[in-house]
Amino acid sequence: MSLQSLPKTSSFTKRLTPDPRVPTVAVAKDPNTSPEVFHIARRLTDGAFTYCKPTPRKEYHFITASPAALDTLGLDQSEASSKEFQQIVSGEKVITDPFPYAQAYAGYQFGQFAGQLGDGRVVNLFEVQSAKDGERYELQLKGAGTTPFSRFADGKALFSSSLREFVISESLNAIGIPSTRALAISVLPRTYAMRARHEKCAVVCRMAPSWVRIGTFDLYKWRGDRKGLIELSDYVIDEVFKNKLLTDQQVWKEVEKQVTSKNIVLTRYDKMYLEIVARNAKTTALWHVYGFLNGVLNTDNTSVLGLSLDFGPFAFMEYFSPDYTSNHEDSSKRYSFANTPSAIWYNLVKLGEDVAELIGADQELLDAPDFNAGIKEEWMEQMMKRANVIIDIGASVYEKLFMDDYLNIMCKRIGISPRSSDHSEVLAPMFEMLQATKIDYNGFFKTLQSVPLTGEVDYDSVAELFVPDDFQEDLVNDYTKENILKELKSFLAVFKNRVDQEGLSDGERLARASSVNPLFVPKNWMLNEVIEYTVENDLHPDYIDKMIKMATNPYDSTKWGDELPEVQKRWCSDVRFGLKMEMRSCAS
Ligand SMILES: Nc1ncnc2c1ncn2[C@@H]1O[C@H](COP(=O)(O)OP(=O)(O)OP(=O)(O)O)[C@@H](O)[C@H]1O
Repeated sequence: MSLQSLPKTSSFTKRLTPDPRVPTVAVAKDPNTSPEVFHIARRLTDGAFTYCKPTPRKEYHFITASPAALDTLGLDQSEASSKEFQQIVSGEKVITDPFPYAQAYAGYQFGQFAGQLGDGRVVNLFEVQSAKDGERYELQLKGAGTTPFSRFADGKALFSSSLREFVISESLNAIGIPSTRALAISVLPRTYAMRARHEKCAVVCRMAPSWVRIGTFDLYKWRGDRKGLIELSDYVIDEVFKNKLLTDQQVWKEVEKQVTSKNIVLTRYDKMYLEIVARNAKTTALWHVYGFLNGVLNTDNTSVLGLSLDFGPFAFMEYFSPDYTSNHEDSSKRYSFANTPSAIWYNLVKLGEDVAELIGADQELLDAPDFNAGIKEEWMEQMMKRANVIIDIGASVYEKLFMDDYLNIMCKRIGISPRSSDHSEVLAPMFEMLQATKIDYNGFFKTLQSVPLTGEVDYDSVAELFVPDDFQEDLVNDYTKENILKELKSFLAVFKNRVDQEGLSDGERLARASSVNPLFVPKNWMLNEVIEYTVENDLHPDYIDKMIKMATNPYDSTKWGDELPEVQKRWCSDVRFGLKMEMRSCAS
């Protein structure tokens, strides 16, 4: 099975209205249509996308593909060596049937409405149906040149940021955190962009079942385009959610209870809104469990599928620090670790406002023959009231799902079965200890799952297991080995008590915890190492390939291969303390 044999017209372009400047594929292909129309910045007066092509570059250099992403599409691993594959995923070969396009969207950035944004450096290629599981993926190239949505920018993506996105997309997905995926990365050896300095550019071929964001809804609301809003919502319900509510049944039982008490019968638009809320609540809980920060949680980076999306200044926390923001430009700490759940809820409220005219209507009103013509004055009050009730139900769904998933998965990470009292009795002291000791966040769980706690425990020696022999004291910060061991021992006593209450053996704890504790997560310092090595070694992919193997098999080190053992050891050393946490700029 080759990638070349898979292209299908995207359901997005089939169902949604195109830019009136390029209304059909025939116009896009017409030799009399100036190629400039694919790149000239403009505001779309109507429609959700515009046909457009990647910008041709002087040279393309395919680096590597993700074996896991190839597998997801049901492609053979050998496909990555085929010339056609390499040319398609880099943008060198452009298939025009179906014709590529760029999506329009808007967005609230740092709480301010930013107007029309859109795929300013992304060109969508086509849709493919996985030969493995039948799931549809829309393939797109990030860094593919200017589009009508580039505004004042250059349509380029740096190699360094592209590599970060390539690795983290695949890492999150493998850990079990919903994410957009990355199929391949290619360098553009003779294309440079100016950011903090002159840097080489690259293209990442990304894939996702849908790239619709809350920002897509923001665009229609801003335009006051009611017809478009209905068209987009119907598309999301029919094609993205395929008329199924995919989040667990538990949610819908909870929602049922609430709507019955409020005398509301849910419409398809209410369910769409609540499904988007539920999915984002679950993903946010996972980010919190694994210490992941996106860094720029604007509405244009919030997927309707709850996928982690757009990887700029992201980070896995080195150590637990709720105040930490990975975004250098986030001076108000709006997108700090602690503020992540409220940032996503803010975006979901914006979505509720965007679709207020739909969730404000009950079924009778939706069915009224004059509903599509516009909202009548006499409907207003009732509709506003209903929309607010649905958003309120969304708030309780969001809170419940976030809290439930957070407790369940966090307890699993430490090998116990969840009880609501664990929040205050086990997790609170654990996080206090993690914050005070600055122990490596992911590494702590890996060590904890294996320490002996059955029967009589020698706390001194167990605590030592968390501290490396070459531990360096930092007296300036009152950061001594003695302090750390004291904090660890006091938590371990609390934890041992809880483990004994449940009568858990070491083996039972390990079996439960090891299924959710990744043995490897790519931290910023490791990604920096891969970028540096690759640039200094003529784009040799061995560091990237090693990291991708580790990142896509986070629970199974037998699949990491024998290559670069020293590098692997360094990236897995899990008993580091107080590593400086990087803050990165959004410019990428
Ligand atoms: N170098 C660039 N050239 C053109 N447009 C850009 C560039 N960088 C960012 N943009 C646009 O600015 C807006 C916000 O950028 P942001 O970094 O959130 O998105 P992105 O990383 O380009 O894309 P995505 O969200 O799809 O990952 C988007 O409309 C994006 O397309």
